[in-house]
Amino acid sequence: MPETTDAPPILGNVPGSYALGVFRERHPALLRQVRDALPYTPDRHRALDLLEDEVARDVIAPLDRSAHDHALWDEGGREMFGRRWVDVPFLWAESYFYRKILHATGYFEEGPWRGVDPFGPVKRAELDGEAVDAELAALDEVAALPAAERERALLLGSLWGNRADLTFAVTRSGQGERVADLVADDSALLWSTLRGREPGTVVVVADNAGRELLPDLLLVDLLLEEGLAAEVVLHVKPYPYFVSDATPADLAEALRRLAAAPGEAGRAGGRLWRATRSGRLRPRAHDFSCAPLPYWDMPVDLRAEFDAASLTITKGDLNYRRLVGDRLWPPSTPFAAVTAYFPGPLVALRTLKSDALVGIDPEVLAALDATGRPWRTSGTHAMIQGRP
Ligand SMILES: O=P(O)(O)OC[C@@]1(O)O[C@H](CO)[C@@H](O)[C@@H]1O
Repeated sequence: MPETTDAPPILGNVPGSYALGVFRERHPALLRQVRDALPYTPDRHRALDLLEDEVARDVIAPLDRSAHDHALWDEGGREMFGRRWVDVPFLWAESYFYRKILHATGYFEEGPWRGVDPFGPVKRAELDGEAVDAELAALDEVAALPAAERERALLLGSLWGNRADLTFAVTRSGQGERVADLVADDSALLWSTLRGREPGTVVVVADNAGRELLPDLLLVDLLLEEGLAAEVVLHVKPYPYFVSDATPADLAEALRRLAAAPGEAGRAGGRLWRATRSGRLRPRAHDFSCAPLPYWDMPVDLRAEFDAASLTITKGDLNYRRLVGDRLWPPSTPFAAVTAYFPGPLVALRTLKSDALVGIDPEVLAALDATGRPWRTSGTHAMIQGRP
């Protein structure tokens, strides 16, 4: 755990805050979307009614006794049950909400809905869309760039891929113009860490499926092709989470989409397919990836894995929130100080979609605040932060 822990956790009960909007607007809209996405049977609709009611009454209830993991959530939720969703840590409350969606839709239960991803239809629509065709075709031009520019383009592709987050689409927020100037840019550290040693294992902790995972895979291909990594371990979520988070099934679909594409994208897809087969690209789906916990609470096996890696790259806003404990640190607190507990070199790629923020130069902060725009939460800005 970081030495300074007096930074308060982010809660949803602050009027006008981003987190409050998530509970009041995004979650009810998401429940409607889930209900309409698949031809759910009456039992599932009744379970969704109950969840909708719980959200509307704004009192957190324990997970149903029939849930296989209810004891685990009972333990973590002991101090949360009976309270308002907005009064408990945002990170815990959101994770619990997604766990409850899986319960309501029967994802873990006996019966026909077992293993059916409630967010599958929206993820599939995105992956099959024309926007993806265009993004994959653009790779032909990227491949023709000089090496340094190609590296930068693929890194930025993966970084900005994080804007394609289907939770944002639920309420059509986060569609603003992207601002090319990065709020922080430790990309030099990423390349020097990889080049400063024998190629080792790079761990990539992925975030969203589809339009984020595809450019992540292209970055992985670059690392393997250029000998910057001997192998890549790619963490995805063991089950559906936060609407568009990538699961093993989404990874398989993304690899199929890439491998079937024409041109450079298809060639990269073929290489990644073979790398998966030979074990140089190793998918992982650890339970901790869906835990409502900061990374400083990681279990020993993950700690050992990150410790042995030549570099860990985390993707996305939620992983960033977990890295900094989803707390309101003074924004100038160095990223290296807050993440000192993390075993091994670390780089976080993230578009800003929540209030968690560290490592910002005070002048940059003042200039951004002076714009009067919601730059911290609208996905218009991005950052690369790391520590050796
Ligand atoms: O990790 P991602 O996909 O970049 O972002 C997920 C995310 O935008 O969704 C939440 C809203 O439900 C935010 O609080 C959160 O950080």
